[in-house]
Amino acid sequence: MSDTASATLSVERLSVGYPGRKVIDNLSLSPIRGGALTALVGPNAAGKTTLLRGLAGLNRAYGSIRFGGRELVGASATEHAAHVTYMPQALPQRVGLTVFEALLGALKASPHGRASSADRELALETLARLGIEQLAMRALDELSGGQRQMASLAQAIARRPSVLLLDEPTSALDLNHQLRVMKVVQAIARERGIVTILVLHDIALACRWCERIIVLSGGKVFADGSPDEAVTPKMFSGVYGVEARVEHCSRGYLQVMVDDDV
Ligand SMILES: Nc1ncnc2c1ncn2[C@@H]1O[C@H](COP(=O)(O)OP(=O)(O)OP(=O)(O)O)[C@@H](O)[C@H]1O
Repeated sequence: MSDTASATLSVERLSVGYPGRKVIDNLSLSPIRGGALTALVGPNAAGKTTLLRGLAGLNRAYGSIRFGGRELVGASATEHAAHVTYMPQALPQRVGLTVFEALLGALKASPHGRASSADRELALETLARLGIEQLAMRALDELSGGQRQMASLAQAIARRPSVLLLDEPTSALDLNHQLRVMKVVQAIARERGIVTILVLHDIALACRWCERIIVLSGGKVFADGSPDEAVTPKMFSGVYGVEARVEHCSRGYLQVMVDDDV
């Protein structure tokens, strides 16, 4: 994306919740830039999924979500879908489609769906990029949990969103596939200038791949900044209730050692 001004996502005074229950209350974030990865971390029930669902227009939101000069709060589902893709935490249903058919279905439903031959090419290219082209003709019902998670990620990427929201995209993956996914998502975010927010429970993975880490606790932002700024012993004790050491490894990445509860 050449227009860098349109590649930021701004959130101001955002409230999101469920009927009779506000989870995110009056939350503001400095603009999230496209082209790099942003991690959303925090303990269970902190409101991470609720925040992403609000950003994706799947839960009613109040306040302001601006992307590329457009206000998304109150925008139609079509307008939201034109910009934002949300990959849920739950693995896709075991439907009787092949990986390739499910991917084509997602592309057809996407606002960027093109002529079917271009869609087929894009579907194959996305599978190859994630290294799962050998799964193309396999039925989704027959895949392992990790394979289904990769197939779901392929669907999200192939939709070519401007804002990509990934809810625990590596939770079912082994170490090699975690690495592959983070590499591919980072490369695609850079190439296409995508605003990319990933919910991650693995703080070391977040520190390694994300330039910004937003720590959510009780629906509020506890810390927000570079890994060095956001990931501190104070954050671990205040948010997770654990005593942890944070050190740089020989390659300069942050490593976390959890010693005890507090
Ligand atoms: N459909 C729902 N109706 C009512 N409350 C809900 C619903 N879904 C989630 N909640 C509540 O909203 C709060 C935040 O949940 P959310 O799923 O956003 O947390 P999370 O940070 O993503 O947690 P986790 O790391 O466990 O996935 C929790 O207290 C949860 O019980």
